Amino acid sequence: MKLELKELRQAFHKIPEPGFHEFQTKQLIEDVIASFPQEHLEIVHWRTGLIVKVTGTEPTQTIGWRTDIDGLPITEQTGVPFVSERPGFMHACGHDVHITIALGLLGALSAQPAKQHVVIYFQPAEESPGGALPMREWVKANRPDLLPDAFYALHVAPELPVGTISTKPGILFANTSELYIDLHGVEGHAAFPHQTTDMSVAVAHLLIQLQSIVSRSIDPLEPSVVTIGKMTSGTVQNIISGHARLEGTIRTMNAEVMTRIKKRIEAIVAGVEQAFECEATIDYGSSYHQVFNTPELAEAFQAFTEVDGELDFVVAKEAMTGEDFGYFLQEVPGVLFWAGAASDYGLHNAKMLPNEAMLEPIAAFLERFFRSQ
Ligand SMILES: CC(=O)N[C@@H](CCC[C@H](N)C(=O)O)C(=O)O
Repeated sequence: MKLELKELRQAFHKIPEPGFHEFQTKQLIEDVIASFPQEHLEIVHWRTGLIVKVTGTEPTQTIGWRTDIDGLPITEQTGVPFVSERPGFMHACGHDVHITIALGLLGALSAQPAKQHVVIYFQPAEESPGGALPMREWVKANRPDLLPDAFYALHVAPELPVGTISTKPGILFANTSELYIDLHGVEGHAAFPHQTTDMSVAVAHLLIQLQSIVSRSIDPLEPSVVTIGKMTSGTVQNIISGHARLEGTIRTMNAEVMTRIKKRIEAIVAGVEQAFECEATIDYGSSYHQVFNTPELAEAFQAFTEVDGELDFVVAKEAMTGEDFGYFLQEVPGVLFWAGAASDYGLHNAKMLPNEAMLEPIAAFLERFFRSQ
C-alpha cells in the first residue's frame, strides 16, 4: 500500500501535543504501523514513544533513525485547512513532518527490509523536558540490542529550499539549559508603594541586567545566547506585584561558557535580591548536550548525498538551536542534518509552514541511504 505522506502529515499537524503527553500522536503512529507488513517488525513501547525494529536480511550492524514527536505551546496562525485542533498548541518546529518522513521510511523497509537491522525511534518530548536522555538510558538498561551502531536524524530547515540537505562534521547545535527565575516580594495597594516590594520593577531590572552577560562577561569569540522568552508579573492594574517570573534558555557552544553564564546569572540575581528586597529562586530545568556529528559519518553522508545526486548538499554552519538527539550522539556515532522546508516563517513561529513537497524526496532519499548501509 502506498502511504500518502501529505495526508499523513496533515493528520499529525492537527494533533500537536506537549512532551510526554503525545497520546493521540502515538496512537496514530501505531495505527499507521499496523497497516504495514508485520513479519519483519518488532514494536517496543517506551512511555509516549516507541521503537520499531525492522530485521535486516544480512545484518552486520543496526542503523538507527530518530524522529521527535511533540508539539509546542504556540497558537497557530497559518490559516491552513488542517490547522491545529488543539488550541494553544502547534507543530511549529516541524515534528509532524519528521514523524511522517520516519513513517515513510518505515513503510518502505517493512515491505522490503534493508540488509542491516534498522531501528526507528519515535521519541517524545524533544522540546521539553527532553525525552532522548531517559529513552537512551532505558534502552541501555532494558534492550541494549536496540541501541544502534550508527544513528541518524533530521530537522526541517525553513530557510533552505525543498530538495536540500545540509550538515557538517563536528558540532552542529549548541549546549542548552532552560532557565526559570522566580522573584518573591511583598504585594500591596497601588497607592502605597512604600509598604510593598514591587516585583515588576525588580524583574524589569533583572531582565536588562541578564542581557549584559553575553555582551560584557563572555569572550566575543565564544558563541552564546541568553534568551528570556516569557516574563510575567502581578495580577491586576492597581495591585503592586508580589511575584514575578522569567522563563528562558541559555545556549553555548562550549560547556565552560555555560558554567560561566550560570555563575553570572546567580550573581546578578543575588544583587537584585539585595537591591529590591526580595527572595529569588533559580531553576535550570532541563539541559541538552550539544549535537556533535561524528566526522567520518558526516563525511560519508555528504559523499552519499552527492553520489546519489537527487538532492542538493549544502555545508551547514553551526546553529544555536538545541536538540536532545545530542544525548544519543554522545554515546552512539551518527549525524543530524537539516532538510530544506522552504517556509516563509522560521521555527517556533505561529506561521511556520513547511512545504509538503519536501516529504516524498526526503523519505525516498532516506530509503536509498538506509539500503546503502
Ligand atoms: C530544534 C529546536 O528548536 N529545539 C529546541 C530545544 C529546546 C531545548 C530546551 N527546552 C531549551 O529551551 O533550552 C530549541 O529551542 O532549540
